[in-house]
Amino acid sequence: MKISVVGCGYLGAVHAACMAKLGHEVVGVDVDQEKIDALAAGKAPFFEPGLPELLTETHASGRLRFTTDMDAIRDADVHFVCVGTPQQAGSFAADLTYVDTAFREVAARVKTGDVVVGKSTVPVGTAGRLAAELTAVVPGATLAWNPEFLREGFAVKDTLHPDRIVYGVTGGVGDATGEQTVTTLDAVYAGALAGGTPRIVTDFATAELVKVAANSFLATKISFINAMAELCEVAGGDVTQLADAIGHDNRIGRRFLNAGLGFGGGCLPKDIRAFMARAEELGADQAVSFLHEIDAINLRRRQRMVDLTAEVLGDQPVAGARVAVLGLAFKPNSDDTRDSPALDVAASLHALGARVVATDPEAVVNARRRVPGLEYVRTAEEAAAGADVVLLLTEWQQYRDLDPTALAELVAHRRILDGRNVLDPIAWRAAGWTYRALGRP
Ligand SMILES: NC(=O)C1=CN([C@@H]2O[C@H](COP(=O)(O)OP(=O)(O)OC[C@H]3O[C@@H](n4cnc5c(N)ncnc54)[C@H](O)[C@@H]3O)[C@@H](O)[C@H]2O)C=CC1
Ligand SMILES: O=C(O)[C@H]1O[C@H](OP(=O)(O)OP(=O)(O)OC[C@H]2O[C@@H](n3ccc(=O)[nH]c3=O)[C@H](O)[C@@H]2O)[C@H](O)[C@@H](O)[C@@H]1O
Repeated sequence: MKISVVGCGYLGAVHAACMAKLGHEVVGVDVDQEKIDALAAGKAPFFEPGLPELLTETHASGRLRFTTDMDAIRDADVHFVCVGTPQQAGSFAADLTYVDTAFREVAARVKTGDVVVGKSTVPVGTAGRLAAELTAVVPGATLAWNPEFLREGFAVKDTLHPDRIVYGVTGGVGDATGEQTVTTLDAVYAGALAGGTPRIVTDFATAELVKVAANSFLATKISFINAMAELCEVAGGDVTQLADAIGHDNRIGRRFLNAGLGFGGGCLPKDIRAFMARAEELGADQAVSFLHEIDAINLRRRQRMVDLTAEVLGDQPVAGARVAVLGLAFKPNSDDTRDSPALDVAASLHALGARVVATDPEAVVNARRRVPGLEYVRTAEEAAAGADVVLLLTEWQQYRDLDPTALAELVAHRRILDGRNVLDPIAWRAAGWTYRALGRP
């Protein structure tokens, strides 16, 4: 099939490459010339494991190209819209400017029979509005909503082998136009569906809600365990053991029960806020009012880490203290620093006058762009040299594997704060370190 992908960021670039991998002829379009130059040269414009290899392979196949020329989508029959939906400045609501612009640009170029597929995460009700706008321009074109559930760091695997595929179609199940759209999307995803991936066909509103409900649930699970961490801290319990113990219950499950600095990134935080804003518009704010608490618990973890830093410094003031920060990305295996808890903590300590020396295997360039004032270095060892306290804030494998004895030789004071509960307290204490964590004695 001939496919276009509009918006080639963390989602769209991976989607385009994976569609080519599934055998389709794909053109990716973005307004960002730098990104397109990289992609057109077969290079990933951001860090995502497996993407460089996939780009090389699909480029060689001749089935994948990238351009800033929107007219290139005219050859395609299915058009995926993958542009950003960030949080609006000064409000919880989603900024739909990019989505609206992209859909207008696409509608001006599609033909009868084409299917336009929304993938961006949007407030419920958006798809219905966009479908009406599309058919007003091209009555024979149809819209589908196909939310995406990939995780950064596992984006290629999640796209090729998703847990489920959801189609929101006009009129929902049984509608004739909707059925045609389902046939088209089944052909698009034939490669993934052949592996037995469950596929849910539904109406627009449900498809949009599935996405934000899933992210809200994940955020809730993380904040739940972080609330337990707060209690463990005052009562002297160990939240990692608590998570293991409750996680053995299959109804609960251990995944997404890792307590620590909490959730960040370009999705979970802004998606729960946009959900609250949309629910309020719909007069249903009570239904998701618990999300305010989820957000508040999450943000408290960052402040707690700042306070804990001051606590372990003891008589030494934060201002002027040398703080080593290991990890700046919002999670390991990503270079993404959007709403990163790690970068937030580093920036707060810097604002308090600490001399923050920070490092990350992949996220330094993005971090420097957001917080230029920190001192950035290449390695954990460079960051730790002369440190009064070391903060592990993003649990990259190389930081988990650090040797406490070797690191002890470099620092001014042996104080380690484990913001992700991934180090072995016994080993660190045995090497003479003061070990502190969030929710763990
Ligand atoms: N990053 C992720 O892991 C996932 C993201 N999503 C959702 O997907 C959407 C995109 O997210 P990301 O890829 O992370 O954002 P991003 O910011 O990395 O990428 C968006 C891209 O769209 C481009 N763009 C903006 N306006 C355009 C236009 N008119 N024409 C062509 N390109 C345009 C931008 O230049 C940018 O490259 C968001 O709604 C997000 O919530 C959903 C699932 C996973
Ligand atoms: O809508 C999206 O964009 C995506 O958002 C998340 O994916 P992602 O943001 O890539 O990363 P996650 O693995 O979900 O982690 C999010 C944050 O939660 C934190 N986290 C995760 C798990 C955990 O147990 N504890 C915890 O604090 C991570 O450190 C990270 O900061 C969802 O997992 C994806 O399904 C969804 O498609």
